[in-house]
Amino acid sequence: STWFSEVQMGPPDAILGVTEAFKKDTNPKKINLGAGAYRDDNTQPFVLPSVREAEKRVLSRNLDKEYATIIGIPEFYNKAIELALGKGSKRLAAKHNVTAQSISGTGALRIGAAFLAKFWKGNREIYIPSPSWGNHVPIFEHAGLPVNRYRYYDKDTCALDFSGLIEDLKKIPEKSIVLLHACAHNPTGVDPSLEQWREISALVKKRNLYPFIDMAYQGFATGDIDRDAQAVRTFEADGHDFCLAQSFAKNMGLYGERAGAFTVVCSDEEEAARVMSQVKILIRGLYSNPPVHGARIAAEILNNEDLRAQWLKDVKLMADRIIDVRAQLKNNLIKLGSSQNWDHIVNQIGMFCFTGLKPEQVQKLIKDHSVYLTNDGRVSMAGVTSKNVEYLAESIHKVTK
Ligand SMILES: Cc1ncc(COP(=O)(O)O)c(CN[C@](O)(C(=O)O)[C@@H](O)C(=O)O)c1O
Repeated sequence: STWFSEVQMGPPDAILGVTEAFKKDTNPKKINLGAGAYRDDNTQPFVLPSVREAEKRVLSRNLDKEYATIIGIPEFYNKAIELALGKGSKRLAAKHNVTAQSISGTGALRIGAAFLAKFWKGNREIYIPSPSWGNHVPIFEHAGLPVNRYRYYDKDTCALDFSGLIEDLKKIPEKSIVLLHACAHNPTGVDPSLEQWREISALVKKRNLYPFIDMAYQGFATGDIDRDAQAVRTFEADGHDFCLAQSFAKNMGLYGERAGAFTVVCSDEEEAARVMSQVKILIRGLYSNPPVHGARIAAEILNNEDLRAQWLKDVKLMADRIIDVRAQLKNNLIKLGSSQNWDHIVNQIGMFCFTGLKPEQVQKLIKDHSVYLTNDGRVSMAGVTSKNVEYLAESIHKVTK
């Protein structure tokens, strides 16, 4: 036997494996609705004009390639947290935040998982929505935090199971950690209303639960940066201490540049100093320090009014295309005489549509129609265009009528 003869063959990633299968398909009509990466109306990746211009300006400065600090580039991470909490944030003004650049959103979640696994003195479990982003489970379990669920989605209505969510939040043991998606919930595309967020925040406070907010789509849901940050800002206004993971993969299209930020909002500046010291020790042992290029581009945008204005236009353009193609898909299904109710396609928000398709219907879409999506019926709406929406509607109609 060899050193690793016991190592089992693991399954392909439920999300990224879809794209691998899509690439092997030779059908010219194939459609990739798997990974949550934006595509323009010609199914091409989209580098935002604001990002291209920012990159030009960064390169023109002939910067060196020295290490960043353990917590990254200040011009980036200071602006990242300000984008989330807003310029008027009292906790920012009081310096209660510990903010570090991270290796995109996944990295922010992983630093948070490592920190909580080491220092959390409450109930050592994190409760995540059912369903949630597939990668949330390994991120927290690899750090040694057991993962549990709270109800979130109502399969019958394809909408929020608000009463189930509230009931579960009332049952979760005190001092547990609760993971919340700030906007554009993945995979369901279903978000609480502002009123419902207020109720959730009050109950989390009353039940002495600890929020870990994951904001991977700020600006990408409604096209409005501030509107998409409402949940986070409600939690701040209600006085919670909490963790926040931010990703700039989608809203700046910096997927492969891995630009993100991790924040702990602490009780006071003194606690923040102690927490920061421990976060730095964890980062140093995980990957030492983050990549500089993506953060320099994001910093250029966030620190220059003209680029920031262009970026807000770019992110709104992406959000609007998704919202438009949602309506096109629904209308095409209606035109085909579908007997199903497809309202949820337009009521859901952000990158994803949770179609309600069953695994056997998904498998038919893949095998018979070369339409690729994850087995849970999640469709990345970014893969839908004005050119393929009719074929997609026909394919969905055929497997659902
Ligand atoms: C809720 C949520 N949180 C964090 C991330 C992390 O993203 P990143 O590390 O790239 O900043 C994603 C990305 N999820 C996907 O869009 C998706 O679900 O397809 C995809 O990028 C992925 O990695 O799975 C996400 O959907």
